[in-house]
Amino acid sequence: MRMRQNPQFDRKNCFVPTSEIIAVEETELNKKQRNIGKWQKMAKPHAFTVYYVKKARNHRWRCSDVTFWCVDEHLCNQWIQALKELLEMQSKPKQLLVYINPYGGKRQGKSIYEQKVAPLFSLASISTDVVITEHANHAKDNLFEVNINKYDGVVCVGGDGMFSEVMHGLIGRMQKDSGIDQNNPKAPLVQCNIRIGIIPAGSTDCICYSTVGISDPVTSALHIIVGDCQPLDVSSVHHNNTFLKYSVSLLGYGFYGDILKDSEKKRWMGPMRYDYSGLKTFLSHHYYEGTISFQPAKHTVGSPQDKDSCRTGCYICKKSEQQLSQQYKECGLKHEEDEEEWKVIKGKFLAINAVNMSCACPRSPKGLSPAAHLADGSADLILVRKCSRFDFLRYLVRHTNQDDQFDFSFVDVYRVKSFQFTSKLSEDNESNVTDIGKKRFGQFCRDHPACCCNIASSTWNCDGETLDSSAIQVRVHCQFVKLFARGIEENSKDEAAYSQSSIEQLL
Ligand SMILES: Nc1ncnc2c1ncn2[C@@H]1O[C@H](COP(=O)(O)OP(=O)(O)OP(=O)(O)O)[C@@H](O)[C@H]1O
Ligand SMILES: CCCCCCCCCCCCC/C=C/[C@@H](O)[C@H](CO)NC(=O)CCCCC
Ligand SMILES: [Ca+2]
Repeated sequence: MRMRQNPQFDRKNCFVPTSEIIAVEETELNKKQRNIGKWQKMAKPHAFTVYYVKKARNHRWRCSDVTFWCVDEHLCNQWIQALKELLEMQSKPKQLLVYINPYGGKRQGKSIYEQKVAPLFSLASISTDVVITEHANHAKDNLFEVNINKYDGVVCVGGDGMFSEVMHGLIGRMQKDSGIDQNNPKAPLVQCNIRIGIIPAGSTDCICYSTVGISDPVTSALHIIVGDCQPLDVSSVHHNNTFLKYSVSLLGYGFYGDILKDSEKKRWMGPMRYDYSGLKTFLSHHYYEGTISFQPAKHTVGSPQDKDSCRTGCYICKKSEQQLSQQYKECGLKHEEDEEEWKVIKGKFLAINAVNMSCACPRSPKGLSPAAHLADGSADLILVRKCSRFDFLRYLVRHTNQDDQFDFSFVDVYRVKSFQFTSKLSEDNESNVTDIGKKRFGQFCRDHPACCCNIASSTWNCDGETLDSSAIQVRVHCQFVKLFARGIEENSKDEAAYSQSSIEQLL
């Protein structure tokens, strides 16, 4: 058996982990091909082509191929058969349900899918049912109706909002089928084992970037094809006994809530709306008063100020999950989380951000909390207190360079497993103190965005969607959903070359 490599692959040997093979196909040789180099000496050559993942710079993946030639037809067929059986044994998806948001990001979802993703799915013999959404919540509602057991995964083509829709559909469906009431904040939720794939075509694409390392449709399609699996923590958000939403990336009050609220009116601007509303919100410099109470995440050995970040096969995520299941086994349902220590902080905040992952995105490649973990059962709670505009700008700029964004006297960060927030306004209302003047003042400042005073309340930004209540209770659910991803690889190029299970070994 001889090997002819793709011309772009100039190394002598080609090592490919079998888990990263996309497809194996018999190759029809045309006359021209038969006359290339050594192969022309073969009487009647037979060949097969292996399509595999080629790792490029910055976590980008591409599809490459290598063709194997031989004179013996039987041997050639044996190889094809053996490799196909090997592929069958892996947990690669065969049937996918795809939702495309044609209006996300730069409105290119449909063409991205048709031109870059569908041909790869077809090469990998994946069958798809494709739904192009016609309105918001189309995907979510549809997930309550479809025969979900038919699929090995659900793919969303769009941004973080589209992912959120699909996740809500899947989690909601699981709870409905199991008779679990999502409105009960303490309900033992049923995990969702069907994997979700994200083809990035949105404005921020933070979930894709933070779980894959790049926002690139071909790379994400290949992670789906090879059947990667990355668990993700999910926060449930309640207002008293009413379920509001789930969150996997950012729950932000103040700065990011105000950006979102303003930017929703400017959807026609596409991804630029965030720059416009970001500048406007920065200039308005509003701060908000309230009380935040939280339970520190004692089960995890990591800290938000660690130098190392969460990477593929993360030790901290594994250890934290083990620790939590151990705790659960020991205490079972009797485990009363409410009795554990709550820390209470009152203050004036420019921003309150709770992140379940780093929230890295093209705008901020290290994210809001660079050492946050994808699957450790905790969120990083970042409190940015009232400070000068200049200091807040210094804080924001550090999201884009190597300096530590938590190294400011006005910024505190905690790793938590649950938290609650009440704005001063709702606290006052609850204690029946009506301060009409304050409410009017709030209104006045909303109308004059250039003034830097406190207004009554902001809005929560929950993965890019606004929440209706400012008073919320949040609980992190460890590894609650699964993605077709593997986390960010340490050094993807080198790892590919030294895998134990490689075609080279087979040969
Ligand atoms: N056909 C549709 N028409 C209008 N809205 C839709 C449609 N399909 C989905 N949506 C809604 O559009 C919202 C935003 O979509 P999406 O997340 O794909 O793009 P984005 O907001 O530009 O990106 P990002 O969330 O990354 O900032 C989603 O919350 C989804 O509910
Ligand atoms: C002077 C330069 C300063 C630059 C500072 C840049 C800091 C950028 C941090 C970006 C953090 C994104 C967090 C992710 C939030 C998503 O769940 C959400 C939905 O897609 N996107 C936004 O809310 C959109 C949020 C848009 C923020 C601009
Ligand atoms: Ca986490």
